Amino acid sequence: MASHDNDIPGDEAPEQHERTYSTGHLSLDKSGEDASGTPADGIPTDSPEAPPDLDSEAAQIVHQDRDIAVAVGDNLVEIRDLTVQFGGLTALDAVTFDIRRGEILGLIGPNGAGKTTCFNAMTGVYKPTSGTVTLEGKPLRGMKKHAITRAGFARTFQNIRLFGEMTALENVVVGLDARHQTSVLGALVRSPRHIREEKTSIEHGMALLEFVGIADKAGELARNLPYGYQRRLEIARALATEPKLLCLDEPAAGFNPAEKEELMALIRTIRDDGYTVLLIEHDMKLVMGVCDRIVVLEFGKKIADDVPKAIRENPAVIAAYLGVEEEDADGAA
Ligand SMILES: Nc1ncnc2c1ncn2[C@@H]1O[C@H](COP(=O)(O)OP(=O)(O)OP(=O)(O)O)[C@@H](O)[C@H]1O
Repeated sequence: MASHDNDIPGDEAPEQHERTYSTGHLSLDKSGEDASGTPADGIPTDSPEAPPDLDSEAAQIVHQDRDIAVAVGDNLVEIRDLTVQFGGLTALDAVTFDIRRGEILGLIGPNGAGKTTCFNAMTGVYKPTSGTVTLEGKPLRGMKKHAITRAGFARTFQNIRLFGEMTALENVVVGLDARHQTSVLGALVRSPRHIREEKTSIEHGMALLEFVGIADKAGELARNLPYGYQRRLEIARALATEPKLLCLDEPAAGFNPAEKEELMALIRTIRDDGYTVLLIEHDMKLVMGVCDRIVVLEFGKKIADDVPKAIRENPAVIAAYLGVEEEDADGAA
């Protein structure tokens, strides 16, 4: 049996972020400067240390309409007494937690704990037996999947779901199309508005691919992309819907340690750009390293809800992970 220390690895407490507001790329105006004329990242643009502004340019295009200058820290999503039963099995048992605006919240627990069921109940895949999910105070109960996406939830899946016969760029543009205003007739006759939106979509889509680091493969068929690129493409497509909450279901599955590091950096960038992220992940090192807060499920019930350092020392969490295969806990699987 694994020791407690090995059960929940990761020596470093993750960087705790000031929840008042983090200045991400997307808070820059076109000039990339704040009102005082200082770049928002504090590094003068003429400094030799000034980073290339490719990301911020991409982010500007991607999120030109999104106002992210909002207070960070209030509740974006409230989950109250959420219960899902399958016949006699209670997969999720009166689970209550909040997702705060601008945080990365981890949802963890041993196999079968109810993590994916919780995701599915939140995103309209499953109808909860009871309980509520509200987004900015509005209940989502009874809404269909696409309506929940429109309301602001986007997700990726454990098993990648892309349009394999479409290019990477087309896969992202599909997500953007959901936001378009043109009618079918407008598209058929290629109305000026449709052409304008199409052009914007391509710019937007390219910026998103740039943002997740795969713009060089924009023209490749999704099915031909390397696995890591497919995972990033799924994230880009989810971001295309302009989500208020981005739900990532085991995004590091199948990644080697170097790819996991890169993924952690990407998730942090996404958070720093004003998104809120809900992350299901088996790899405890990744979870501990990237999350601001963690909710732990066991047998469908919430057993802990705290910052990573406290979670790592929580006796109930340690007990829940006893017996977990060491490679699973270490994230080396
Ligand atoms: N559609 C379903 N029908 C019946 N039982 C289900 C269904 N989906 C999940 N379950 C059961 O609900 C429980 C919780 O499963 P769930 O997939 O949510 O756990 P999980 O924490 O995501 O596990 P894993 O880490 O293995 O993905 C399990 O006992 C599972 O067998």
